[in-house]
Amino acid sequence: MIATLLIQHEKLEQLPSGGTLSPYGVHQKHGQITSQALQLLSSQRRQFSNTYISVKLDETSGVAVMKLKRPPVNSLNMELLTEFAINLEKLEIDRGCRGVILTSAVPRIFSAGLDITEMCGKNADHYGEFWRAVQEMWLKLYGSSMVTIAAINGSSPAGGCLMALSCDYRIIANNKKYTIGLNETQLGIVAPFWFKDIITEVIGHRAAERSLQLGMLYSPTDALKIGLVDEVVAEDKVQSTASAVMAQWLTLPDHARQITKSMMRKPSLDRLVTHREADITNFVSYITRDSIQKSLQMYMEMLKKKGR
Ligand SMILES: CCCCC/C=C\C/C=C\C=C\CC(=O)SCCNC(=O)CCNC(=O)[C@H](O)C(C)(C)COP(=O)(O)OP(=O)(O)OC[C@H]1O[C@@H](n2cnc3c(N)ncnc32)[C@H](O)[C@@H]1OP(=O)(O)O
Repeated sequence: MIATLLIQHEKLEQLPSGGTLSPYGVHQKHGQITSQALQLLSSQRRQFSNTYISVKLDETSGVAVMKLKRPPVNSLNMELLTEFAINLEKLEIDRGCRGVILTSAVPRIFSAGLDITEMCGKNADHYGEFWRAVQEMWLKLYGSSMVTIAAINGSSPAGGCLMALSCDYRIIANNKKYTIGLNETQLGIVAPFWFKDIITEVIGHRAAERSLQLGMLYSPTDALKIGLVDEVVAEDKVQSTASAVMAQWLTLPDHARQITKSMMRKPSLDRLVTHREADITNFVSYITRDSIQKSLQMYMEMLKKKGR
């Protein structure tokens, strides 16, 4: 028992931020074994935090709450994406964790999507690396065998919406100011094929086509109407509803649910895995076009003006 706890704890040791997904040994900390064991036995919660992500795992329920914490808008830069993939992988291999609630620590914002500054004025190598990190985040989240619930406590455009769409269930706060959707065309860019695939899977072909062409951002109630989210609840009920839904999902045997999830999601995952390098090459050649760089710069200027 103690040995198992130790291994789990060491799996969950905080990694330096910005690292890569590397195996972390279970034999590193012999000297601390006794105190760690005692600490673990007296506590049902484990927490770890990186620069832009915090995780709290409740060992009794087997549910982790993962929070994005990159003010002002949780835009997804390379470091956040990498931390996200590492933390999710850590939970994935932790036998004590069966479900993850994804939410934001930043008031009024779930995530503003990809950090546009990562896609502007940099070189091709940077864009390639950045896109690989975006793919990795998505492969880990969409491909997770755990139950994943998005507790959307703020606006969630573009890549933020993709994150939510990749979860098993979406609960959004009932606030007209919050919007959610894949608005890429409004930036003058095209949503990649796997963004398109996932929104089509969730809301159906007709709604996805309209939504993507117009780059639509929906209020919570409109998002519910088209099936982009599963539930709209009062702002102060988002987390408790997410916990209640999670508890329901966790009543099912993991094995049956996981194989079913994998059956449903495998074709889309395989499509990206098979075309991963081509997708990176495509992204780099697309994003380095002068016209695209100009569109993104203009969009950033518009955002900055609006903020003043
Ligand atoms: C044919 C082949 C095709 C291949 C195609 C392959 C790939 C295509 C590629 C890309 C796909 C991209 C997906 C994306 O995710 S792009 C990002 C889209 N995101 C958005 O449009 C959101 C923009 N932001 C907002 O709408 C608002 O900021 C928001 C509603 C989130 C919050 O509003 P609020 O009023 O609270 O805050 P602001 O004042 O607007 O912002 C504060 C601060 O943050 C900066 N900022 C906002 N969003 C981003 C962002 N996504 N990236 C970087 N920075 C962002 C904003 O500029 C302000 O900065 P400052 O003025 O304080 O310096």
